[in-house]
Amino acid sequence: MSVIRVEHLHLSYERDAQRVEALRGISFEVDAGERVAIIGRSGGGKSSLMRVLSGLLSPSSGSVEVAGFRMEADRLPPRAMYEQVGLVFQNYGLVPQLSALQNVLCGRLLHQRSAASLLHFPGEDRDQARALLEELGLEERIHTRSSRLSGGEQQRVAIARLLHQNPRVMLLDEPIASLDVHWARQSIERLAGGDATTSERALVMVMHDLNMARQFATRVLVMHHGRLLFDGDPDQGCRLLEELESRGATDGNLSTEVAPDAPSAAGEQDASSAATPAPLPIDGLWGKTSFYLVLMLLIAGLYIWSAMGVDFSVTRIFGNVDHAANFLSRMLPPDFSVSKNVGKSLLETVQMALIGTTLAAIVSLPIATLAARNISARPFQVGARLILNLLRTIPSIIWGLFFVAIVGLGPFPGILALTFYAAGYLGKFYYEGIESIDPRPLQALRTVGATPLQRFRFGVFPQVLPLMLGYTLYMLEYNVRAASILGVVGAGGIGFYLYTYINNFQYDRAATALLFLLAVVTLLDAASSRLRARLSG
Ligand SMILES: Nc1ncnc2c1ncn2[C@@H]1O[C@H](COP(=O)(O)OP(=O)(O)OP(=O)(O)O)[C@@H](O)[C@H]1O
Repeated sequence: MSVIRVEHLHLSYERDAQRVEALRGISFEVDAGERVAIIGRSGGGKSSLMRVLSGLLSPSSGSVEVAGFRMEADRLPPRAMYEQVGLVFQNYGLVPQLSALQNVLCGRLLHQRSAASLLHFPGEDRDQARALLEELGLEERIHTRSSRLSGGEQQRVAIARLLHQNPRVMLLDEPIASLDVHWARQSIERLAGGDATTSERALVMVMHDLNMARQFATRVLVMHHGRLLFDGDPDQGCRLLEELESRGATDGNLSTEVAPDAPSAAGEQDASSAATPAPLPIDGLWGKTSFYLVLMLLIAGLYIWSAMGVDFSVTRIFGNVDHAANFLSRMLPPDFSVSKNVGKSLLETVQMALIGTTLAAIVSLPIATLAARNISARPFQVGARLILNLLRTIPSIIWGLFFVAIVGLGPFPGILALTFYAAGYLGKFYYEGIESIDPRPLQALRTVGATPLQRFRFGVFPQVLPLMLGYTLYMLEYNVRAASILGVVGAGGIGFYLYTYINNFQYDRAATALLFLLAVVTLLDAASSRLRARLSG
């Protein structure tokens, strides 16, 4: 019984405004119990085929059916398909910040429907995942972060995740490339589920090592330049590829061997040549001295124009050094008699910054999630970015005035002001962090049938958490300074004293307030850089 049916499959990519034909009229079927190796030279279309079979890419044309699910153009398959179909990625697709065990547990996300499963996995699942890791020789690495595992260990974790998922059709993109012969054999035998003649599982494996293909496959497909050249006996297929490699084959000398259902190559471009980018209009200028000279003159002109526009004058600074000395001398020595008042208000400033920053983090996280291009839909992105821009555009002091008008004087309006102002910045930092994460673990989570919320919890959040904590600590430090200004409009904190002392020309007292502030900012800076180092280590 066929579990995979592919007919006249074509797939093309858009690259640099050009079309790259990666698959050109592929047709084949795979029955339950078969172990099929896909072999071929680099760029032949093997990974592209796996992506279509696993539903990560939809076919440009042709028909593809896997485990009874039909792949539709421009539509992702239903999550339920991943009860039947699973994939081990060429790059493993592990979440680097999760342990080996957590990565394996992700294999059964499709079956975890409760909200509690976002926090912890059921005990039975944990036992099963642990047993799989032990079987694959990883008992010592169960709780090790996957980013700290060797390539071969990561590959075995990815295999254990697929085994935990336990689908009927297993798609494996170079599943044993980093394994020694012992673990390669163990893994393939375990994946196949015992005797190849009795197992109902179908294995489709991309393989570069022809010895492995001969050893483990019951059938071989040879792909070349997006076409299926051969489908049959492993030894014969491997010999054909060896011959191609020794000849340094081209499309021309292979045209007679093209599978009968492959469309004519006439009018089609070779995938590699089609992808050559068009030259930019300035390409010919790079490297020419005159070009760099003109560029530098233009940049210098831009700076001169800007400096003239803002009345920038170095002589005005150095010509009035005595004024600066006079100003500073009025601050010295600082008047520490005000330490008690200043210390109390400084504590209030820190409390305001702590609560304001925490609230800002809570408010901005969902907005940032909606704003991130890689995980959110376009209309949400536009709306969320607009909100964050608005929050950032209004200076903290205006937010302070606004909330003093609503809730009266004191630190409370200051906290609200910091929350709104900092949410605008944190939201931007967070969504930029989310956009910079590795997309491959998210794709892997898609192929275990994870919901968008599960993908966020297990794929996005662990990756972005160290960055987010770093930004939040930076914002806390910044907010201590911002909170010191809010006192000017009666919104609490040390700013009240700072403003009063300066207004009364009591610069020595203002100097005490500034020294206290400096001490707190320095302490926060030291603490946050230690924490950041621990998180990223
Ligand atoms: N995302 C993409 N965008 C544009 N072109 C792509 C993309 N992915 C693959 N291609 C192109 O499609 C063709 C087939 O690539 P594919 O990765 O499927 O080959 P492969 O046989 O798996 O190669 P390898 O053995 O090196 O992994 C190549 O020309 C490649 O450059």
